[in-house]
Amino acid sequence: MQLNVQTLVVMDIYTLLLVGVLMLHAWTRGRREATLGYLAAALLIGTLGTVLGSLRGLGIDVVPLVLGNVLLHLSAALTWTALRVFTGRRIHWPGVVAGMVVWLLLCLLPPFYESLALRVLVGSLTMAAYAVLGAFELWRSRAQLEVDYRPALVLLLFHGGFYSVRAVFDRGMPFDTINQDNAFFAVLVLETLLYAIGIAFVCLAMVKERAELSYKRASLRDPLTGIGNRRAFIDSAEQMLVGCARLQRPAVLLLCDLDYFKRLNDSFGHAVGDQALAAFSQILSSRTRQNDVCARIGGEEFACLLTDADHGVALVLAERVRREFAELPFVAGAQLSVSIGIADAYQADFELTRLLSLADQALYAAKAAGRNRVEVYRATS
Ligand SMILES: Nc1nc2c(ncn2[C@@H]2O[C@H](COP(=O)(O)OP(=O)(O)OP(=O)(O)O)[C@@H](O)[C@H]2O)c(=O)[nH]1
Repeated sequence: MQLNVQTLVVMDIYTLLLVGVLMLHAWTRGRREATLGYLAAALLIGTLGTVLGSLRGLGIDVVPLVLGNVLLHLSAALTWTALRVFTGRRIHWPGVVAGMVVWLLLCLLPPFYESLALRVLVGSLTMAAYAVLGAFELWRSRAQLEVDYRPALVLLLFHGGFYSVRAVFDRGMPFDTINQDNAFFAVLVLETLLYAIGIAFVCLAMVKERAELSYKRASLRDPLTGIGNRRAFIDSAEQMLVGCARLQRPAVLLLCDLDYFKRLNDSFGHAVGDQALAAFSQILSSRTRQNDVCARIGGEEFACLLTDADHGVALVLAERVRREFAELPFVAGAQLSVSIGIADAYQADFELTRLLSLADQALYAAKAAGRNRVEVYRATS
């Protein structure tokens, strides 16, 4: 198979331009995710660098050799920057300009400017370094990324490896041979083309995956208190009860309802009511373990499912929460209190709807007995 260099270069320019414009579109249409913005810039600058680089042999060698390569170095640095900002790090400006500055300074030295082999060596090593730096950014943040970063990592390492091999084995293609077929140069153009498409695609996929994750999280969180909402509670509690039933582990439900909340709102305003909700959620979260499922399941109603706990443990915890909330220093004149109902999962055969109903009966009993108290469900309550 014969790969024609000129055809490949034209394909390279068109594809880079197309992918760059699509990336720009994705950046402007979405939430202006910086990763996509830097990638779009990298692709479009890479397109321009390739156009200038293709002007070899026209007697204006300074343009492809100096300017074309400077733009290609900037393009590689911006790809690294895109990955850096994706992992939450700030832009490293000295690193971004380092490749370009080194290239420009070296071009001022005649032995470098006139040596094709030296230029290929330095250019390839710089490209490889930026690709490996991009891979390094992903690798060192892998624990926090929460998205599949491995395709990008493989792509970057392959690209870095390819350019490292080129630095060692390729001695370059003289300017006056651009019209001749050159196997290594053809493979180089092809690899660069596939890398640009690949990195754009995998970065877009990573950004999309992360956005979906954050929408999903937001849909399960109560914005006022920061804890889970009713939907999150039902999802997690159902799963937890299935697990507890299978392993015969005890579980117990606390249903909490703030007392006379309408009166608090009417007397002190909605903002104070909101503060009371946030304060209660804070007490509940700080008194329970990480594995317990606590959520705001209604206006002033909270639920907390404790595992590996019986109603004795739950009673102690509920009393503590009730007391802390009642003793909370709050707006002068505002009396805060909460009523809590407790039910054991054994009594509900580990079935969530039934468990909620039993805890609700205990809560009703606490309200009926004067509020600001804890009641445990008993068959007769
Ligand atoms: N500030 C604030 N109030 C809310 C929110 N959600 C619901 N509420 C209010 O909570 C109040 C609940 O009132 P009720 O159901 O009558 O209960 P209550 O006044 O606490 O009476 P008891 O439960 O019987 O002690 C209503 O006035 C709702 O408007 C919220 O997000 N913020």
